[in-house]
Amino acid sequence: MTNSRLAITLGDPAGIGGEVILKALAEPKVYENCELTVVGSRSLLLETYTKLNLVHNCSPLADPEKLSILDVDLGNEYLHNLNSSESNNSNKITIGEGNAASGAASFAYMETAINRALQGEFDGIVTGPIAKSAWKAAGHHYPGQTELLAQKSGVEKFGMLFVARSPHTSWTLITLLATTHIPLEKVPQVLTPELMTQKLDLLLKCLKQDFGVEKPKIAIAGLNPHSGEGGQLGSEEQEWLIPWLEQQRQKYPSLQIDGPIPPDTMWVKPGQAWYGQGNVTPADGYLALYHDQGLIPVKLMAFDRAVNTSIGLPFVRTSPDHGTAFDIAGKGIADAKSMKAAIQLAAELVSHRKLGVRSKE
Ligand SMILES: NC(=O)C1=CN([C@@H]2O[C@H](COP(=O)(O)OP(=O)(O)OC[C@H]3O[C@@H](n4cnc5c(N)ncnc54)[C@H](O)[C@@H]3O)[C@@H](O)[C@H]2O)C=CC1
Ligand SMILES: NCC(=O)COP(=O)(O)O
Repeated sequence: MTNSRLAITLGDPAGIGGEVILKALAEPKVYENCELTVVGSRSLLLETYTKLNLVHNCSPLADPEKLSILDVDLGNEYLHNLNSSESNNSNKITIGEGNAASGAASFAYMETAINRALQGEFDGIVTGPIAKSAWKAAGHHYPGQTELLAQKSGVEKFGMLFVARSPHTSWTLITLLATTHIPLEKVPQVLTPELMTQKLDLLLKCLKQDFGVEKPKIAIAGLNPHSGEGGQLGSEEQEWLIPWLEQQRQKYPSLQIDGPIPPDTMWVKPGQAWYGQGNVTPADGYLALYHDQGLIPVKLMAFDRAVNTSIGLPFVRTSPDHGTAFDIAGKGIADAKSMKAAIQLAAELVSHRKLGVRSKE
């Protein structure tokens, strides 16, 4: 592996970002061959370290004094408000409560890391979890970090992909979402043959470039129950999804493209491959049509270790699959496995992009 220069953003300072970062970085093997910079707040990391050590006897934790930390200046007005006894709650960071102050901070950490990655200072960014509602409260209107990363990078074709390596079999579940953070009622309008072509092409490129799979088997879900049951339970499959799939099979004759697979049974084979049951041949990549269709199975199998990656960007981006977990913030009980996996995957992807990846075919 080559040396990877990674930024790790702290995420929402009211959430579990600091805790999972300190837990992950307590294990040197997690960041072998990495030059790491934590982008966020030194004082918050020191506070988290002291509190978790003293109050919760929570170890092992990396000592923030020994980490490379890029302290992001949040501006005088904000600091004044943070320290002022007169400040109202929305101007104060309170552990366990996402608000305008925590949203402004996590947004500033992200902007700093993205700008520096675009300037070539980092090969990749591992992002701590943020709360979209806190960004909104701070006046930043993005559906999530993915869209901010894409906008700042000037890319229009990008995707949200989840990668999880089974601890039982070492098989890797790779799932791309065709649509992400939109209301369920908008999904049928947003899904189009053009969008699906864009997502499939991104998935194929990623499987080749990042995972060395030249001729993948792809599984694509239907939208409706039983994939529409011939039009009886929904029309999208008959109207455009089945014809679009036929076009893709003609465009990529050497690939196996299965679909539309009834969404309820699509996850049976990956489940068996994950747990090592039976002799199944799962797909190399799964394309789910909307957020929960893909993320319910991913999180059922792998909530503790799946990694969210943004594909289509000019640099690597990974993130744990979990959120800010405000309900357990500051309690010392957050599981850092997904953050560890996110750091390790980022280093691996940087290495593949710099040195090339060995083909699996
Ligand atoms: N990558 C990111 O930035 C993500 C951010 N979010 C944001 O997080 C906020 C909270 O979202 P939720 O849906 O509640 O999801 P969540 O993942 O924060 O929490 C769901 C449940 O899982 C538990 N949990 C989460 N991470 C854990 C960990 N590392 N160890 C032990 N338990 C853990 C929580 O305590 C909670 O009970 C939202 O504002 C959402 O937008 C959600 C997912 C990803
Ligand atoms: N459900 C995934 C998620 O919320 C992560 O979104 P993003 O902040 O990485 O765009």
